[in-house]
Amino acid sequence: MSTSKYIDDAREIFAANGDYSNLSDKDVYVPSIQVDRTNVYFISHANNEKKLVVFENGNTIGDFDAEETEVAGAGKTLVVAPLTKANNDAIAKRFQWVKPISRHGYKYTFGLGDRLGNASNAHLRLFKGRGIFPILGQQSIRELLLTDRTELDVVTSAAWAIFEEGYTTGWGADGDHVKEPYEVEYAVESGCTMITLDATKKIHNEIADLSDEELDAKFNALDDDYVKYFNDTYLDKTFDLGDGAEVHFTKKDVEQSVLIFFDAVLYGEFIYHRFIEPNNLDFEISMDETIVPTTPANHYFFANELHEKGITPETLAPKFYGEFQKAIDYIGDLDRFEREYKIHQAISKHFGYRVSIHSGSDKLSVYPIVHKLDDGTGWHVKTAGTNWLEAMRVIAKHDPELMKEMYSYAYNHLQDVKPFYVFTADKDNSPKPETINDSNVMSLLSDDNPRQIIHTMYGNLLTYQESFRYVFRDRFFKVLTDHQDQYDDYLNRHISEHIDLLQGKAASRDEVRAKYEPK
Ligand SMILES: O=C(O)[C@@H](O)[C@H](O)[C@H](O)C(=O)CO
Repeated sequence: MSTSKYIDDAREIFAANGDYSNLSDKDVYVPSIQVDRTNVYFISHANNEKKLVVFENGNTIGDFDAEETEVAGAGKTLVVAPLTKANNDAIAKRFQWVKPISRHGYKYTFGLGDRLGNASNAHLRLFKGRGIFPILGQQSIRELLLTDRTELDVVTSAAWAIFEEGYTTGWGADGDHVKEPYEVEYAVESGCTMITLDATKKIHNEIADLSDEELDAKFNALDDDYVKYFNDTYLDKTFDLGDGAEVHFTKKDVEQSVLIFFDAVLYGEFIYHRFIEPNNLDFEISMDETIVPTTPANHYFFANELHEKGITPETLAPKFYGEFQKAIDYIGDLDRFEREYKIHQAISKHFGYRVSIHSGSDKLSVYPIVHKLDDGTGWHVKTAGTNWLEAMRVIAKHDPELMKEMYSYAYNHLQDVKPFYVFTADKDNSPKPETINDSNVMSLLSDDNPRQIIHTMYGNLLTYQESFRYVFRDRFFKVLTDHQDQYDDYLNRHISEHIDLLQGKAASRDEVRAKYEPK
């Protein structure tokens, strides 16, 4: 597109005085238009390519890394620029809402992990006006490792979607499941405003297997001052959480909580003072991927010990009773989940933070309970894989042959991902690749077993090469690019199922499935 056309666009936008309903250049992406005094900014979609267009005073425009520049007269200069990190930094100097901010004070926040870097626009169109703060940039170190992406890729692609959609009410970026100090520092340096510290390495699950005698001996082998402090503080104590909720500590509760979790408390304290406090970040502590469920006593102990150290996280992710496996609904007794979630929520409310629900993708049977129990304390829910699966739905619809090839690879190489994820799907309960055809390929996404196989094998599928060339990746992204509207629609429908239930706009999984599931 010539720069003179963009100059005409900018002048037409300025003259339109906010009514952009009938612009002559249909490549101008209207939600991205920003007018600041006599300066005009927007994203153009000309030739199926996204470019930043800036029409600004010539003496201020120099910080953009321009592909094309034209002096437009009357002191104005036009710049056409690529959607790079440097240009995002420059546009964010004009519009600070482009960069991520803290979740602090928001009651309802939702993690929208986008493993591909092309889902955020659809997410933002859905979240506009919903009253839920989007954590648009959310990838774990594991996801980055498996997809060959960087934290900067994640934060930058989300930040460009924010500008493109004109989403001015704030968003967050979560350095998710970071375990080591260097991983925390990497996430902070990449611009994350939230750190989810995965304390798994400091949570000593093996303690849960000790006999009462072994447990007691190990606890009493601690220094006398610790034994005295913990017994004086917790032993045979009942803590009132209000609204009839309480937590009681037996001898076993005290000894297990200390020996399983206190190391993680001290680690959380170190990370907090080293990274969180100095950078004013949102702090989440996750224990959702440990082996033992987090009992109410464990949770209260962890929260109280942090409280004693003057630390209040923004959110904390217990490991709930039951199973929150990837890409499928909750597995477990919902009545028991409800009883225990109520206590976990009461503990979080008591100490001034919110409960975080990880692996929130597809847990539709749980969300009516979360909504029902919400007393204004709020929640944080994390999703990621379910967005990847909606991309695979586009592939199944528009290139069933590619879908069959990707499923066959995932099916035959499932053992490669076992070190990274816990799931029950196995090949014996999944359709054999040779039985998949154009008429049943879409069913791979509705049957739990192949769904989990396709979900967990995302990294292997995106990076697999033969003869130094990607086998699936390039074809995969071309289909998505050619059918972005379809992808956006699938994402909108699928995440709507989650947030309608969480916000009480629907009462059951069946209701949202009937309303939103693609026919
Ligand atoms: O797959 C991952 O590593 C992440 O999506 C991680 O599980 C995340 O914390 C999550 O719970 C998303 O649902």
